This record gives sequence, structure tokens and C-alpha cells, in this order.
Amino acid sequence: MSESNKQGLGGLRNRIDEIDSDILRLISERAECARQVAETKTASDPDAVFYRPEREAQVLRRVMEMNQGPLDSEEMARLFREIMSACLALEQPIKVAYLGPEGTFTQQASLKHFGDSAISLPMAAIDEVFREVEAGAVNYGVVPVENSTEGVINHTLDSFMDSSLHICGEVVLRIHHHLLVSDTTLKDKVSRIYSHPQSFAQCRKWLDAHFPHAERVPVSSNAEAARMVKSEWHSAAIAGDMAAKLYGLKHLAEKIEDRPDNSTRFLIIGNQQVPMSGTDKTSLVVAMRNQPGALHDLLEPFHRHQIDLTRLETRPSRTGVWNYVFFIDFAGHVDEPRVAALLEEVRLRASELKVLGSYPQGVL
Ligand SMILES: O=C(O)C(=O)C[C@]1(C(=O)O)C=C[C@@H](O)C=C1
Repeated sequence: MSESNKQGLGGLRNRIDEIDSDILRLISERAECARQVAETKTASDPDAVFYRPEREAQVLRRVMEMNQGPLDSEEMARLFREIMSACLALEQPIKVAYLGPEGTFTQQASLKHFGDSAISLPMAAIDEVFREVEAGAVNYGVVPVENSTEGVINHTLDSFMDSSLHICGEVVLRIHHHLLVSDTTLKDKVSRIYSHPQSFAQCRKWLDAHFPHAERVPVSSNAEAARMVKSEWHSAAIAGDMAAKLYGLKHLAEKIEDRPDNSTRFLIIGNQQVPMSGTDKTSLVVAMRNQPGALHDLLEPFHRHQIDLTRLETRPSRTGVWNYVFFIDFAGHVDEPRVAALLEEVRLRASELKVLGSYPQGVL
């Protein structure tokens, strides 16, 4: 390297040191502000809620709008996500239960939504996540609700029917599946593949083409699949990056999902009713009497009020009251007058209506 280049490098590093000092000072100033926000909140309400999903969504959206590169806006928002996560932990460390075990996509979703400073606890089943939040053992829960390839996760929808919890947020995760093996396993020695049934379904064509003769063994989660292959030299697992890292597995093949846009939507559940963030969604569960035209009666007001439905699912009723149960998501917030007017009308036509929550549309 020439002398002038060396000086150039030294000069740039000096500049980076100066910038880092500024960033450090500004992050500390921001953290001090957050601490004062916490004092203000507690002064006006001893039971104040510190985590404010609508404000976090606004902060992240603003960062993405203002960003001019060279880092891309998602990357920049992820950095701010971590800064906010640390600021919130300074106000109050929050506890989050997620559908475990460690290394699942739900843990990844929880990290994406709450950042690294939240304390996250793996649960063995979706209803356990609900129970922990209801019991107050944790502040929030994270559960999967639908996958773009495989459809809805019925267990989550069913849990809402008996629960008084609210939806406080959503997070969408691009799901990339990899074929993982332990260090010593060779491709032509793989005779058995472990994974969750949903993941097998999402990688069916790839498996048929590349491993038509391998035995496919369904297990309770991708992370469990990864754990099992750790000690089996003739086996592979289909799982994501978190599980690969957790169990130190190597990638035999990457991104083997059949659809490149394969993604899963997760919900954040809690006891909080979230104010408007500006770009929100609302989820309802509605029971209609079992009669001709019931679905048309239910949907007609949405059309008239020009409210965008983003999802409609039907579930069989489990009690006499809930004949036909529809889960509906739409763009808008219950505090908007047009949404309030819509809900009034739907309430008159339905035999039961429960608002599961209005919450910011996923930002990251
Ligand atoms: O604005 C607030 O209410 C804050 O507590 C500050 C802050 C932040 O760091 O920006 C931290 C946590 C909340 O979830 C939202 C935002």
C-alpha cells in the first residue's frame, strides 16, 4: 500500500472515531430522554405502561422515510430498533413469551419486533404463551398466525376465542429454510430428514427433486429437528438460521423453500389497547347465525364504508353461541370514526362481535 493511501486510511479512521464519539454521545442523550419519559409516565400513572407499540412504529417509519442511504432503510430501521429496545429496557425490562423451543422462527420474530434487550422465554405450546401473558408472568407473547404458503395456524385463532388478550402488534418474517447437517455429514449419506410438518410442506417440491428417497420425519419444531441431527451423521434437518447457529450446523443447501416469497405473520399479544399509529390494522372475531346470506350480510358494510379487508378466515364454532365464526383483519383503527361506524353496523348483524385489537401495521 502506498504512503498516501495509508495516510488516507488513517485519516478516514480518525474521522470514524470522531463520528463514533458523536453517535455515542447522542445515543446516551436519547437514553437519558427515555429515562425521563419513564419518570413522566409513572408520575401521571403509577401503573403506567412503558412499551408503546404505536410510538415505536412511528419512530421506525420516520427513520425509514428520512433515510437517504447508503445503508438501506430496513437496515437503518433495524439499528434504531435496537437503540429503542435498549432505551425501553432502561425504562422497564420487558418479558416476552414465544412459541419455542429456542431457535424457532417465532423467536426470530420476537427479536425482530422487540429487539435484543427484551427478555424472551420459550414456551412449549401456543396456549402456554397465551396463559403466561394472561397470568401476568410475562408482559407480551409472540405467536405465529399465518403462513403465505400453508395458510392459517388454527391453534392461534382458536386460542383467541377463549382469551381476553388483545393483539398489540404484528410482525412479518421472510422464512428461509435450509438443509442443515452436522459437520461430518456428507450429502450422499443423508437418508433421513427431520422437520416440522409445515416446513416439509413449504419445501415439498425441492425435497422431491433432491432427496426423493430420504425418510421424512415430522417433529414438533424446526429447532427440535436441528437439535436431533447434531448427533446423527446420516440425518439432516430443515430449519432456519437461528437453529443452525444455536446447534452449530452447516448448510448443505440454502433457501430450499418452494416459494421465494414464503413468509409468516406473527402476532404480539398483551393486555394493552394500542392507540392509533397512523397506519393500523384491526382484527375481529365475529359469529353469525347459521342462515343463508350470512357472509354477504357481514361483508356488505365493509364494502360500503370502503374498508380494505386484508384477511378473512372461517373456523367451526366450538359452542352453541358461535355458529359460524369469522376472523377478519382490515386496514384501520377502532378510534377512526369510519371504523367505529362500521363496527356499529356489524354488531347489529352479528350474534357476537369481539374486537381482538387495533395495532400498527408491521414496519420491519
Ligand atoms: O416515547 C415513549 O413513550 C418512550 O418510552 C420512548 C421509546 C423510545 O425509545 O423512543 C421507548 C419505548 C417505547 O416503547 C416507545 C418509545
